[in-house]
Amino acid sequence: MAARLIDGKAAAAALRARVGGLAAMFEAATGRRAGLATVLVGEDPASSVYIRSKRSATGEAGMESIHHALPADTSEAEVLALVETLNADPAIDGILVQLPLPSHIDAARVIDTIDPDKDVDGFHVVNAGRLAVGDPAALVPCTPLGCLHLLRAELGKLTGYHAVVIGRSNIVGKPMASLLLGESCTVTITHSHTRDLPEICRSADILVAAVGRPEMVKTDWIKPGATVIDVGINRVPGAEPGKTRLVGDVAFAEAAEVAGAITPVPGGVGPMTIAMLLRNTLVAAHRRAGLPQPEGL
Ligand SMILES: Nc1nc(=O)c2c([nH]1)NC[C@@H]1CN(c3ccc(C(=O)N[C@@H](CCC(=O)O)C(=O)O)cc3)C=[N+]21
Repeated sequence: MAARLIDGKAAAAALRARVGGLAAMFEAATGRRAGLATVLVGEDPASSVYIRSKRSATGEAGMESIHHALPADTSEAEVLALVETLNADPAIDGILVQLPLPSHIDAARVIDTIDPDKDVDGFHVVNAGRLAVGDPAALVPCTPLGCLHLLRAELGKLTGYHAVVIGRSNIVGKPMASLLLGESCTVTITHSHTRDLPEICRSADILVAAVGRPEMVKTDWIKPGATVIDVGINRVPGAEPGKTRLVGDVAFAEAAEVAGAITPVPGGVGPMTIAMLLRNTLVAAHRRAGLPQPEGL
């Protein structure tokens, strides 16, 4: 392997420690802890695991974690009513409604009911708009924010690099492209209808893969020395029957022969997503308390 390994787990631990220190200062200044409310509808096993790790990270960082577990048959109106209650609760700084929601609930409607200034996922249209116009009031989606953090740590200033984003979701691809544009990269967004995808990827100094297709990005898609960020979290059949393993959207071993630096899966972007959720919650708490945003977040 020629590429440097970008250690997202270590970067996430460092960020969480910094958030923890600042959360203690927030508590000293305000007499209360920053609070994150999580809402889970139904019992999807993957969602339950993610919520558990988000909640324990929140507690470890010295913030309050308030969880609402609702049965799978909860009506949309009931979820909306809960969100309204959390919006009005002064002890709640951040609201996270775990996705996906059951199909009888309109996720966009739920997200757009969240107070934009408590929308620590950054999924509300108001935050998408703020990000698109470069308004610093934006709460930015955690996964692309985590990717940007890793890229800055690896490359320093990103000005002038050609960044190719594979995937155009509202949660990762589009906000990732906005962030990279904000860093003065030249940005290409690609997707399932893009022609000559391997060739376009090969022109990338920065390649961000967020398509959800296991090991789609191959060696010959990568410019020698490029920085590769793998957002994919795909569960595929493992070596032993009945077992699964986690792979990214990048064929890691072969890509690492060519790339300059690359994130692994697991241990890359995933842990950064959770660290950024804590970061966003603390930022939201400072704004709501009328305190200046702490340095170094
Ligand atoms: N409202 C909402 N906000 C989210 O941010 C959100 C969501 N819904 N629904 C589900 C996805 C998924 N997601 C992950 C977070 C951390 C890891 C993570 O830490 N992954 C570890 C490994 C985890 C494992 O072993 O399964 C890693 O990559 O190293 C992965 C995925 C947040 N999501």
